[in-house]
Amino acid sequence: MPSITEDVSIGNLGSLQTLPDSFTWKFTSSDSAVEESVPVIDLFDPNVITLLGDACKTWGAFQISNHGIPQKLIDDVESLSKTLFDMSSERKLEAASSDKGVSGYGEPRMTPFFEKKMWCEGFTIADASYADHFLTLWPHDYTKYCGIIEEYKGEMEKLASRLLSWILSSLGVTVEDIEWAQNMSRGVIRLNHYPVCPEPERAMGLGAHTDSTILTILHQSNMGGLQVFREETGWVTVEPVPGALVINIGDLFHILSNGKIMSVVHRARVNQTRSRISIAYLWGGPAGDVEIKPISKIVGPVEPAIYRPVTWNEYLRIKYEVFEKSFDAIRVVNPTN
Ligand SMILES: O=C(O)CCC(=O)C(=O)O
Ligand SMILES: [Fe+2]
Repeated sequence: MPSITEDVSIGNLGSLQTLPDSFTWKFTSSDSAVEESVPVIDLFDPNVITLLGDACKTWGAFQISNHGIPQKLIDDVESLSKTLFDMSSERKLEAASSDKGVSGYGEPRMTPFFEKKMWCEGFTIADASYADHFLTLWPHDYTKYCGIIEEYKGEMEKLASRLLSWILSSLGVTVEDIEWAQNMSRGVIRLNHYPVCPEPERAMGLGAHTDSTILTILHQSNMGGLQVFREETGWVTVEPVPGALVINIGDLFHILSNGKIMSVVHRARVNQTRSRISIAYLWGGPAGDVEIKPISKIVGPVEPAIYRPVTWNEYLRIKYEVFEKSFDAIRVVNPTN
């Protein structure tokens, strides 16, 4: 069979019978997942603050139960995503984002950082222009679908703020200690779809990365695929727990905490028999011209700041230049106070 190297449309990945060369990754033994699991934290637990703080320090990722998000709402966003990704490639491309950073359909934003392509298509909901795309995709049902998205954003925002307060409290500070917290920008939703793949052991759904904002609330359908990296252990699969949501700590939270909590390196693997949907809500950051730095109350003579102040736009620019080396780019060489 001739190998398919060109002309692969991400909207059609699920129909391919062979893995195109441009999608073939090289893996080594250190890529195998080990038998461990991230903590599952019940938000009703009386020790919730300590449990969250410990999970952030050791993993940078955990699952939460009793989070208060109605299951019906999660199911609605999941079925909206299924309807979208089930459409023909041509139809989906009518809703393509004009620029990688804004709303619309397309391949993962970090595609340029990897040699090989990722087995993933997605739809980003970043600004109000997503509604125009919804109108193109669903001329009759678009009001209903926009309503579901707006409700989901509202619920996610409340949950993310609660988690932020609790985790800050585990560090001995409060939201008021972040100067710009009152002007937090809205979160971004990323709907991800990983179609069935003819050779999952040689393909990658989403390459290893950290999320840039404060934290991400992730719903993965009942299909596993998410893996997180832990220095001492290696890759660990985050097995779906019914009703639980996954939390990934992002770069900005790591910087604010002066390196006390981890931003977790994670990736998504794919599957030969079932496609997978995930819904990521990436939350928390200031306006682009605001300076970000470790929280003043955390640093002092005993614990000097390990990162220099940079504007949020500058950090994002650095991240999109050097990717996984962004912390090194803002690290203070000889921290003193
Ligand atoms: O699909 C997943 O499990 C991971 C998604 C993710 O990491 C992202 O959208 O940033
Ligand atoms: Fe991510």
